[in-house]
Amino acid sequence: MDIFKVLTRGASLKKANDAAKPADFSIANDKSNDHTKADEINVSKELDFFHNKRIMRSVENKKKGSDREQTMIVDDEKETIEQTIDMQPKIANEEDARILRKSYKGNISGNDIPLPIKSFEDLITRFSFEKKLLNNLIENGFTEPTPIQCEGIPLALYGRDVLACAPTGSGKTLAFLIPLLQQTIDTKETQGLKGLIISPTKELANQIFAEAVKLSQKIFLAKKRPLQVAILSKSLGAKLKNKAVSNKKYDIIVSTPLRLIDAVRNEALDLSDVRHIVFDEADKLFDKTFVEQTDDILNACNDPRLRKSMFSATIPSNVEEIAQSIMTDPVRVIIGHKEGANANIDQQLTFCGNEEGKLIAIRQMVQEGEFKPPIIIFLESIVRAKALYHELMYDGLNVDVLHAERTQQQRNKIIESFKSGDLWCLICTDVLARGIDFKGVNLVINYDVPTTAQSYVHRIGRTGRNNRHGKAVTFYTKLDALAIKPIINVMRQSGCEVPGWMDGLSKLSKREKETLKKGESRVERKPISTVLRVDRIKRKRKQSMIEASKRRKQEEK
Ligand SMILES: Nc1ncnc2c1ncn2[C@@H]1O[C@H](COP(=O)(O)OP(=O)(O)OP(=O)(O)O)[C@@H](O)[C@H]1O
Repeated sequence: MDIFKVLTRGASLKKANDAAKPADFSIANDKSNDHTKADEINVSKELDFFHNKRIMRSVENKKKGSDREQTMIVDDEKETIEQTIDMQPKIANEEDARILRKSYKGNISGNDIPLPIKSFEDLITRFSFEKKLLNNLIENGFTEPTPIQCEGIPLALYGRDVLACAPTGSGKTLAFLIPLLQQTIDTKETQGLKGLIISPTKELANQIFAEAVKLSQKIFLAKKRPLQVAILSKSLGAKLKNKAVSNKKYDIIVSTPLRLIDAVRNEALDLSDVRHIVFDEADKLFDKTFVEQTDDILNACNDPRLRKSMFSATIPSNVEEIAQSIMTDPVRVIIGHKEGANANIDQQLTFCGNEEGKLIAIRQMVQEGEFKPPIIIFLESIVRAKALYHELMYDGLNVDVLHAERTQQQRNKIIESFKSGDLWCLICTDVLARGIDFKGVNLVINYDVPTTAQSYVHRIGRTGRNNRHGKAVTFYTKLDALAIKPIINVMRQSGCEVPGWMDGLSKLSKREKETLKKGESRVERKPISTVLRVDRIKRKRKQSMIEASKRRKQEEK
């Protein structure tokens, strides 16, 4: 497979341009489905992050940039005298770096590793960083970098390939977005696609796109052209194909693999100028579901300077092998335990005896006030997700269900209502297990035990994000004796209390490891319901009568 082909080393860092940047700006974005129109965003206020500073000079002490003196001119209408402000980077040497890395359990390996940053201001002192990008960070409340950002941003700015594994909710998105935006600004070419971000799901692609839009406001490239970010939606794909939109219009595109490949095959997009490619949820993109598509994408990006970044909360060793083989002199960044669960999540296991026991457990949680919204419940299949939805809806709970059979419009609407607090409990399949950043989810319930430790880490990672506390409860029955073992190990590794009697239970034999590796631990489960068959029929009849009455009322209106 071509994926194992080693491509040439990534792009070199260039200085930011000092082109005059007008006060007003607009960014045209082609958003997915419900946002198909190009949007104009006008921002009038600019945060004066650098007041009083006229010129900042810093000598980059690091090996790679030690011979460069960097100068950045900052507007200050009142002052006419140029001042030199000596801003020392907070991390000035290997000892500082060692102490910082120890504080966040950072394990960084590779050749010639650059120093981390300790604050976003270090980006100014060490790199010719775009002032407006920094302002956008501050304006959006990002004042201090998270550990993965401390490491990932300078690495990428030095043009290194990066393989990064950091806990769920720890800020990986900005760790790859910030340098990608900066390097797009640095690229001298005025037109053409320079950056690609690949995500396994549309929901996650939408979310990354929204972050990229926030951070790219007021940023102009050469000839006062605003930096253009787009999500490759169905409609944008069609417009590119019919040449209604130029394929040179966008600087950065966020896409799912298949949609991007379609656009390349239709000659709607040319990836030959792409200089940076980011694989978010890299282990998913390099597993058997996506690996061929990912390979096709890499083959279409044939600029020898292509820089590659891979990010995930879980990077199993087989994926790491592939990653190492396609990257050039990568730096490997591990924050905390590799593949460990986020330490802010209180993890629990609940034995439910059998399938009926799971429903009873949920109802008990409701009665005892432990069912505190917002809640996400994960199930292993669409059929089961739908069945649980009907059960809980019948119980009068504020629930909805999201899975691959729902239309994109329905999916977007459900996500919006969950984000806004209108919807309290979201039932879903693994389609929402990765990357989605719902703020303040209180509780994640694994109604069905996930089949891999990785899936478990991502699912429960929908709570406990951005240093908040969260809770995850995993239901299991006798049938889950094997699947529960890797989960017990994750729990123990992340410092959660595991009853002593589970120690023996968690040991995996060689054969069991093989079964799990092949994904053969899935079990046959009884359908979800605590209701007798005769009652179920009555209930179904009642439900269809209610729906018919609703339809009639709607028609009368
Ligand atoms: N420097 C920062 N300061 C404050 N908040 C931040 C910072 N960086 C990221 N965040 C916030 O932290 C939350 C989690 O970030 P993000 O979605 O990037 O996590 P992640 O590591 O990609 O998680 P996952 O593995 O689940 O994809 C987001 O709400 C994001 O806005």
